[in-house]
Amino acid sequence: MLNIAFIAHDRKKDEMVNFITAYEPVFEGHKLYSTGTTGKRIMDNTKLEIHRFMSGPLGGDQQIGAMVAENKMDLIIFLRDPLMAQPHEPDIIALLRLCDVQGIPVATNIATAELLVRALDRGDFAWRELVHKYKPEA
Ligand SMILES: O=C(CO)COP(=O)(O)O
Repeated sequence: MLNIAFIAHDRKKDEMVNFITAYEPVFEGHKLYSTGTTGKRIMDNTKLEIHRFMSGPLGGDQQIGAMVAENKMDLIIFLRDPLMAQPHEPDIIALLRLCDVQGIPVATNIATAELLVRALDRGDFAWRELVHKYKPEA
């Protein structure tokens, strides 16, 4: 079981819901997280249970980032809006930086999201189970 996070900016939320709906069986059985509004939209449209953090502008990206910092998040689908300024841009950059620090697979557009979910379905994320198992003591 992996920890997977979904985040979508407002104009990408329909795309996110369509994506999750298409791959719902692949995400079942994993522990799912999201920012506040994204998670609500997904849960309203699927049977998936999602732990919702705060909305992005109120700190949700940072809360997911805290899990990344501890190497607890295994995959992030973050559909960003490249054409709209976000008030919490520093939080977004911080989250992506932490993903690079820990080497966490993160998709920021639907094409990469498709590739990663297919990899997940194929078992290509088994190495993340090992990370959880052999995490050194802090
Ligand atoms: O702003 C976001 C990510 O940066 C998303 O937050 P919401 O899911 O609450 O809309």
